[in-house]
Amino acid sequence: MADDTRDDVPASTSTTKATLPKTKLPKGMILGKDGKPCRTCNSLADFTSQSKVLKSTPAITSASAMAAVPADCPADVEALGRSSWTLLHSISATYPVAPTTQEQSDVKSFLGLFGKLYPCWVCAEDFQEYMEREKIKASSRDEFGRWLCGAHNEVNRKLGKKEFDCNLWEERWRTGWKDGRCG
Ligand SMILES: Cc1cc2nc3c(=O)[nH]c(=O)nc-3n(C[C@H](O)[C@H](O)[C@H](O)COP(=O)(O)OP(=O)(O)OC[C@H]3O[C@@H](n4cnc5c(N)ncnc54)[C@H](O)[C@@H]3O)c2cc1C
Repeated sequence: MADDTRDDVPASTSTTKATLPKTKLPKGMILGKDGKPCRTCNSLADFTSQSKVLKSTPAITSASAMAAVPADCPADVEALGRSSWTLLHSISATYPVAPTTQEQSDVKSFLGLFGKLYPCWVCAEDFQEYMEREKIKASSRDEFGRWLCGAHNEVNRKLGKKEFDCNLWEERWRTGWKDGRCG
């Protein structure tokens, strides 16, 4: 039977980076709440270099680790993020222009649960904190689309990425670019 844990890494009951096992880990490596390597919290490159540190015979080279995650492998933090943002922005793109009170409540409940269940726990904690600070705005499609764009930009900033111009959120996620390249 497939095991969802890895035996090559010591388990720990810790939940924070500060109290992780003593094994020498690559800088920035994030473990899961069970103290084992968290694939959905790290890039594939980091995840596989973790196994290099812990196993002297890595199953994958660093060059292949740098490549995109093959489509039929479990998602790393980046593949998971891209798919998740696609889902979230697509929800905003199909969100009603004038939502009912129930629809507004539904989208807030969805994001509340999404934030709790997101498979990268450090991402989830930061996203929950963001939603505490910046309450979800969803009284119209545009308002929700812009709120989500702001939430995504918060992560972009954290990761040192370029901020996205939120005036363009609808072209990116609903109508397609004005130059017609999206058909
Ligand atoms: C809720 C959440 C929290 C996350 N937290 C972390 C984290 O803490 N650490 C971590 O390493 N990764 C995190 N991620 C993943 C991270 O945001 C990226 O998805 C991942 O790094 C891949 O980035 P990317 O450059 O391929 O593009 P992505 O950031 O995934 O963006 C996909 C596409 O969305 C468009 N886009 C970019 N910014 C915006 C915006 N502001 N509004 C609208 N469209 C936009 C662009 O066209 C881009 O190509 C998180 C993902 C989610 C969904």
